Amino acid sequence: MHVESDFIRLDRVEKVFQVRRKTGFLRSERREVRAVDSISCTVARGEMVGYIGPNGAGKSTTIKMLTGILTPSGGRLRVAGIDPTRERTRLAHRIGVVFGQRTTLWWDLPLIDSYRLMHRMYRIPDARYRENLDRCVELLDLGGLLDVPVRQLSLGQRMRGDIAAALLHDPDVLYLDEPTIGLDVISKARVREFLRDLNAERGTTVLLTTHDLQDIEQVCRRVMVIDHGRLMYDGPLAGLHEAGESERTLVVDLERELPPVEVAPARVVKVEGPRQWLAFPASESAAPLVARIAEAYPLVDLSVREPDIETVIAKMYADRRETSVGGRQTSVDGRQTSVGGRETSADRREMSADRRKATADRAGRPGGMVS
Ligand SMILES: Nc1ncnc2c1ncn2[C@@H]1O[C@H](COP(=O)(O)OP(=O)(O)OP(=O)(O)O)[C@@H](O)[C@H]1O
Repeated sequence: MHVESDFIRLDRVEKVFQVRRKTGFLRSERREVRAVDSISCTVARGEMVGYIGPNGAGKSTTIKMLTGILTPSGGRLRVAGIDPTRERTRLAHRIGVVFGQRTTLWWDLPLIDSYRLMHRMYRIPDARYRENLDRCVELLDLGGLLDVPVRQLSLGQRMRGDIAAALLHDPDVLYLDEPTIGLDVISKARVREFLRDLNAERGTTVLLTTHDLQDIEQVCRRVMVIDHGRLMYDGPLAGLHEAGESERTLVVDLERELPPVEVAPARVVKVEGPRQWLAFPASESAAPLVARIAEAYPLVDLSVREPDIETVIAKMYADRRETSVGGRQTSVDGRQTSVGGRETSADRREMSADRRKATADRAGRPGGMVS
């Protein structure tokens, strides 16, 4: 039996593809692509985890192994206690999958016909099917679309239709691969809100891969970062800032135009009239800086801006590569190093609700660079 904290479990999972590359008119060479390289992690039941990384990092390959579409080349994998490779059909009743760039719906059929087919395919009891369908139709606003052929739906409508299709059989786990790709701001917001509600009401475990870091910020408390098939970071979103040694910005409005403010370790990066921008390490508390500025300068207003997470990740990759070049990088074996960190009430006031949750998680779960 699986335990709840081990709902999804990967032990040194690997996937190696053999590819042929043309090297001449009649010649080609075989090459190995290590898409997933010894990844170990667990996901607890009911967690919402973001799985992010640059193009070709190995995200989709991991998801495909978790669904049983691909067989791992090495390691051990369990989802709800099931081996996806050996019991793919049994697993299919426990999981829902949404690939943002591909639809599982029948292109020429009205949306409702796809759902009817799934009702039969998954042998969903009638009452349960009806209840799940009604709920999805209401929450995903599909009422006016059920009789429309899938090919006539907009991308956002089709995505909502796909999410409903993945949930008709009440899965315990939902994998979403780029669910908001190409959607407009309103459609994205709707999908994110739906996922939060689904998790709160049903306790569905969600694993989300995306290039849109807003998806992670608004949906997930935990994030795993993968690069070249290796797990680089596993922990709360807020910890990424520390791992990437990112900087926050203090924007101060003074009473009048003054020379650059001097409060170490912050440094002025921009001045516009009486407004000054000061960068300081994201791991530092803003409170003492604010107190010192207020004491020494005629302060009118101030705000703290969080760094852009995309930049944080890019910096983390750069740092990691430098470390690797220097020969100090150790092999990935699933061990985690805590990145720690301090926060004050002043910092917390500036955080969004999601960040607050993420930071709270940090106290209870080790998170950080996987070395
Ligand atoms: N069927 C395959 N045969 C050979 N190589 C593959 C196959 N599928 C994926 N790869 C390679 O494995 C690596 C990881 O690919 P994967 O699609 O998992 O990355 P990803 O993180 O999902 O990327 P993206 O964000 O671009 O979707 C890439 O180098 C890719 O070219």
